[in-house]
Amino acid sequence: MRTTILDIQKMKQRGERFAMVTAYDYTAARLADRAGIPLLLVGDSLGMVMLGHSTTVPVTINDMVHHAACVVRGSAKAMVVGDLPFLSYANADRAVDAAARLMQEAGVQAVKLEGGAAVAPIVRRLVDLGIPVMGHLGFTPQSVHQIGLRVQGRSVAAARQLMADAAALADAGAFAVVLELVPMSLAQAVTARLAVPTIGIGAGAGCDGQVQVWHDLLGLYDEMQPRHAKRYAELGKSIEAALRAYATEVRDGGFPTAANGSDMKAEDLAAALAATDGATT
Ligand SMILES: Nc1nc(=O)c2c([nH]1)NC[C@@H]1CN(c3ccc(C(=O)N[C@@H](CCC(=O)O)C(=O)O)cc3)CN21
Ligand SMILES: CC(C)C(=O)C(=O)O
Ligand SMILES: [Mg+2]
Repeated sequence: MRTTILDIQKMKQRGERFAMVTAYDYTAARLADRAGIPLLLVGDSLGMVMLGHSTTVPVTINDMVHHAACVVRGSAKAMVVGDLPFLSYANADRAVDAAARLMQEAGVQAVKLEGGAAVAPIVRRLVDLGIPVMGHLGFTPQSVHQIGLRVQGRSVAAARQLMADAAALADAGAFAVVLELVPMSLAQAVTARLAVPTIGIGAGAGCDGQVQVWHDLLGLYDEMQPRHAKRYAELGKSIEAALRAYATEVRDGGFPTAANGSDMKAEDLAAALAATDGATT
């Protein structure tokens, strides 16, 4: 049985912190599931770390369905949440179509969308149809061209707005809310006042859970080292060293060896060669 929205609600009530990590493919999902991570996010950050775009704006619902299906196939215990990409929830009907694809074609258990009170009616519509919805406030990367890349909600007005947005999402039925690049004390205050769990990224330890991008945690993304991330491994360096060793051994003749292949009987090869070498070509 996968993690349910009830499970994470209980974790909030008991004060148990929980981890979420992004995953974009089958092998990664298997590793995260085996590590006991209860929540996997097929983030539209895949546009940057998997597809090489400079923002999440170009990501399509087809991209999301393709990757989400792989993550669902690779996991058994985690709840898989899929991001609704930019403009796929521009109105409620589009949101239903996009969520339907993620839930029915890819098999995710929940969707996430960015925005506050303005998207609450869309959240309500999805929730009324039986779709678990996660909110996402603070720095909302799909609006990067509008808001820039920075901590959100520092002013009195912006902090009030964030509180109101979080409440609007919870009232609309969102089962959890991501707080991205929100001042730590504000994130803590929102977490204390909100009935549903908050999941922080760059929002401090006062949130109920934390979410991080796979590549940032594992040292696989060298285009930026976001302040909100901690590297638990340097896989990029390990991979590069392994690939160098492989190429060196191929050049030197150290790889492959007899152990890496199978062979046939010498007499059978001789018979085959006698036939072909003897034939006039
Ligand atoms: N690899 C990766 N990690 C992420 O966390 C991430 C993505 N990609 N793509 C989608 C969004 C974009 N995100 C980002 C991208 C950049 C910064 C950044 O440049 N942060 C500044 C600090 C900004 C501030 O504190 O005001 C930094 O210096 O790290 C933050 C979040 C978060 N998400
Ligand atoms: C950074 C997280 C919250 C996200 O939305 C993503 O990976 O797309
Ligand atoms: Mg996202």
